[in-house]
Amino acid sequence: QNAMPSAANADAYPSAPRDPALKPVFDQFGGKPGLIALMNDFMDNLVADPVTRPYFENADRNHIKAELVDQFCVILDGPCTYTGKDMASAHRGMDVDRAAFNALVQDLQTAMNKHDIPFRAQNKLLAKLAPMHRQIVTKP
Ligand code: HEM
Repeated sequence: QNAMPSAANADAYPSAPRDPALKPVFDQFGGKPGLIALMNDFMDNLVADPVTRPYFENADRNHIKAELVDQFCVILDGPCTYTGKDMASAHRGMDVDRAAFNALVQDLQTAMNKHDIPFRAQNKLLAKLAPMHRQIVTKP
């Protein structure tokens, strides 16, 4: 019978490679510094994207980035607290449609790829963001 690798024998064989997928998702994003770096590129993408630019060009982008870092940190089970608005209040009256929502998700994926976030970790985040369209998309 084959012994399953455990944390204990991983310590006994420190040179054995650890499967990166076994790291907590928050760590796969590089922890809080990783999220801060990710959000900088995400916001650059949102401003460069003609579909999302109109929403963000006159917004307080530094504030949004800081809130996103805390929100994603919480979503990824990191040691943070999100004190921003709920998603319905934050996006009320903005007339976000499905195309804008999808464009934002793509801009996030582009940023995650640039930061070499493993796909399985990316998908865990995206799966938690996807249902938020119910609070955010208000324009048919
Ligand atoms: C899953 C998708 C989304 C998430 C998780 C998200 C998250 C957030 C968060 C955390 C904030 C800050 C709330 C606060 O200030 O307390 C925010 C604000 C904002 N979001 Fe989103 N958002 C999403 C989709 C979108 C989309 C699709 C658009 C437009 C294309 C958008 C445009 C904005 C804008 C313009 C603000 C700033 C509002 C203000 O200045 O008060 N968001 N969002």
